Amino acid sequence: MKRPPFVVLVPVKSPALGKSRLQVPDHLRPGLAAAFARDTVAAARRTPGVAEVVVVTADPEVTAHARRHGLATEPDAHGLNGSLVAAARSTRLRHPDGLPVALCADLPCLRPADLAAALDEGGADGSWFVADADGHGTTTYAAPYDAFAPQFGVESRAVHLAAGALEVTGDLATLRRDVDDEHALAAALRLGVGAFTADAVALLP
Ligand SMILES: Nc1nc2c(ncn2[C@@H]2O[C@H](COP(=O)(O)OP(=O)(O)OP(=O)(O)O)[C@@H](O)[C@H]2O)c(=O)[nH]1
Ligand SMILES: C[C@H](OP(=O)(O)O)C(=O)O
Repeated sequence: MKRPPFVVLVPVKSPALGKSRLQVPDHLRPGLAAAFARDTVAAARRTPGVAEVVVVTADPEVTAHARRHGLATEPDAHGLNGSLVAAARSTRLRHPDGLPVALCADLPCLRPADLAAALDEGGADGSWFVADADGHGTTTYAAPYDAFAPQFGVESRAVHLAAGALEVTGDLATLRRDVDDEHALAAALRLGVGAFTADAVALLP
């Protein structure tokens, strides 16, 4: 089946504010949050079928870093879901035949093969999502531009299901393993994290 170019939108909360539930020394948390995002973006960029990765953020340093590395960026003026919708609208101008895919930035063990498998299974015909490893949240949401309405937040798996999105099944372990706390970080380390996260974790006591 012919696939559209996938446009991956990665929302990145300011690392100074993000990953607040992760119990690590305060001065090391921003570095870990930034490393998770960099590993997530690096894996998405290497994924077959991904035409562009766009970082959606309000943080000037994240924006500058992303641009230095050749990534498109979109501002965050409307919070997580609203900014993703706005970013999809802008992206549509560059990729009118594309499919926007929102991908959380806290997937430090993401492997391109898992994202590619999800894109393959989800396809381009309707909205779909991938639940997180705990089964309550969502790591990935996609829909055609006119239907693109991510609802990340509390119990987002149930919310996406109730909205009629298809749940992509399959193991997809590295795409589901978001890292909110230290237990999740340990699980991600067992799966194998990317180089940025490995370096940041090496600084932990
Ligand atoms: N652009 C943008 N991204 C956000 C915002 N809130 C969360 N995110 C991103 O959305 C994804 C999922 O968010 P969470 O898992 O709650 O991450 P978090 O907000 O850093 O973590 P906590 O501080 O523990 O809630 C991560 O990629 C975050 O960076 C926001 O207001 N704007
Ligand atoms: C954004 C949210 O992530 P959590 O904070 O639950 O990991 C979700 O899963 O929709």
